[in-house]
Amino acid sequence: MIELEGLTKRYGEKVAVNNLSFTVRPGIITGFLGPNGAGKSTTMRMVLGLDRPTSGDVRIDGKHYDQLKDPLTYIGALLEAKAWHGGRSAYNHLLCLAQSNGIPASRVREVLDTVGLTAVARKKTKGFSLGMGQRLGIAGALLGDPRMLMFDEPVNGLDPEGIHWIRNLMKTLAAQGRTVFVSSHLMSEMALTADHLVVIGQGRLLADTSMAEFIAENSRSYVRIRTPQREQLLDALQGAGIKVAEPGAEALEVDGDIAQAVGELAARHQIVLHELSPQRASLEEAFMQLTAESVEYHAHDGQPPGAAPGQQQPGQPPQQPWGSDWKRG
Ligand SMILES: Nc1ncnc2c1ncn2[C@@H]1O[C@H](COP(=O)(O)OP(=O)(O)OP(=O)(O)O)[C@@H](O)[C@H]1O
Repeated sequence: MIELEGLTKRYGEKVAVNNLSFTVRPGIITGFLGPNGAGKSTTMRMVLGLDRPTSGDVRIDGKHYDQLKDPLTYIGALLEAKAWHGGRSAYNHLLCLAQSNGIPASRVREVLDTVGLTAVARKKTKGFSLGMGQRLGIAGALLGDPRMLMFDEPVNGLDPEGIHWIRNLMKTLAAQGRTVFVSSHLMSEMALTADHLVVIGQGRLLADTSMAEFIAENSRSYVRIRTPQREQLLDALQGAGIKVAEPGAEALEVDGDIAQAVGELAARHQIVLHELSPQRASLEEAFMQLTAESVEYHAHDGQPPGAAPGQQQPGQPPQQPWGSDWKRG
């Protein structure tokens, strides 16, 4: 287990991590989610003893990182891609790591094989692509066959095949009973990978919940309806005891997976429908609402210089602010 208790890190005036307490458990993938600058990397660095907490504590199986004997056999980490000497081959990079950590040299070939780098093992790493670099970083994390693994944004910059491979690798590692702690700023990525979710914003804990609970609470299903006979449909729906929301002048929304019932009701009342579409609120939207207050870097409004907000330029469609989703809630 990785246990954080009241973990805080300040850089001068800046509080990067603010009184974080949570536990990362074995046998599952714990997703560590937060917008850019939320404090994920700083937290991970403190787990590894690379940054000293201003206050609070973080322990790995009850010990501080520097108290672990042969730490790579306890916890393996991918923090920064390409954190190695570019003049060395992938094999030599891993061999140095193995030799300085009491790990048998035979393990180097095994991990190169696991990450699919055997064919380029003797090539200098400075020519490696981002994806190859991530794979080499992961090979380093796996070298000590550790029970805990920590990956900071491992899918960043990877192609779909690489993303698929990392997801499956993390699932396999968790299924072997290992502790897998992975950060991301993308809810959609976490929804596909994580069993448990820890969400932070501006260094503070915003949620510590199972993925299943988060999905159940936040992925509301509803039906969107458009009709030229709005008042008649409102009466019919209310008469049938169906609550209606009116999010705008155009559309109506009713809660639940009841498109069929609404269609039949409209047909009975001879009401014309222009749209009857089942919808599901996205998890990304739920995440953005949860973190809206703590997003550090808002997009600007996207107005051309000199244009007043909402002002339409001649011959141009109306302007939509870019960052509006992020500011909602
Ligand atoms: N060495 C440092 N000195 C000063 N400020 C720092 C330092 N390291 C991080 N910070 C600040 O602490 C905050 C948290 O940064 P951190 O890199 O941990 O966030 P993050 O969640 O990993 O973000 P991202 O997803 O963008 O990588 C940011 O505001 C960052 O600018």
